[in-house]
Amino acid sequence: MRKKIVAGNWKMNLTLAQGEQLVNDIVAAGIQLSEGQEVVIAPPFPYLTKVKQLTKNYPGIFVAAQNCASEKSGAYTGEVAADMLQSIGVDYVILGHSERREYFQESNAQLAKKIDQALAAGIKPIFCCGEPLEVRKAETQNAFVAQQLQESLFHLDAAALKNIVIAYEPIWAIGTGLTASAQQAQDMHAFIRAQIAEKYGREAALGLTILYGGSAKPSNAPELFACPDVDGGLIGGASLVAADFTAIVKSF
Ligand SMILES: O=C(CO)COP(=O)(O)O
Repeated sequence: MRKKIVAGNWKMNLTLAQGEQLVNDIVAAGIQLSEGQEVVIAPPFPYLTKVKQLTKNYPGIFVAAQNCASEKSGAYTGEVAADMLQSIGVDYVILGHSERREYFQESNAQLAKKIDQALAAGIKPIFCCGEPLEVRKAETQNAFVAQQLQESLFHLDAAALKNIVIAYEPIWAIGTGLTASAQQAQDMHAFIRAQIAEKYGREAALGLTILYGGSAKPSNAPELFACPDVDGGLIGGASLVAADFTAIVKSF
């Protein structure tokens, strides 16, 4: 049985006090998680330690960073190494978010290095993939996503792949209010799983957690999560509102 995850990506939002309030409201909601279900909270770097501390007594709640460096250590001013994240108890790291790819020119090759750093540090990558609108319009989204997987993940061996979570985030659906339909999400998730099966075998593919991200909210989460290949969500805007985030978690 593969893990189901609802992850909240706060992006570059909230003060420390607001973040603390949000986490306190989420834990106070008393979410009941079943075996194999996880909640992941991804605050900005300066709040990771605090969020870890606030959630440490809640089994099933984990903490993620939103990025890490592609190098291990050294003269890289402003960067944060995976080993540093590990040393403060971070569990996951979001890598390859479309905003990192677009605004910080992160390439598939650079992301492969970040994936390696995270895995070497014992942190599980949540690897984001997904196509821009023009690719979707041209109906070439499968080839686009397949290339992202090949160039950033397919150098891994089967044992390493077990520590990867994939998040499919169609760029045209992020922060736009446009959600992929449940059918569009299911089709891409099934395609991603088939790509993994082809490379790593059926068992590896069946064990892989694949999240959907892009304007997920309480009203559409139940339908998205009901799709057989959708194993949860990576939530942006709605993760900043405790009531919305907990409602999405409850529709697991
Ligand atoms: O980018 C996302 C999560 O990483 C999705 O953002 P929204 O839920 O705000 O569309």
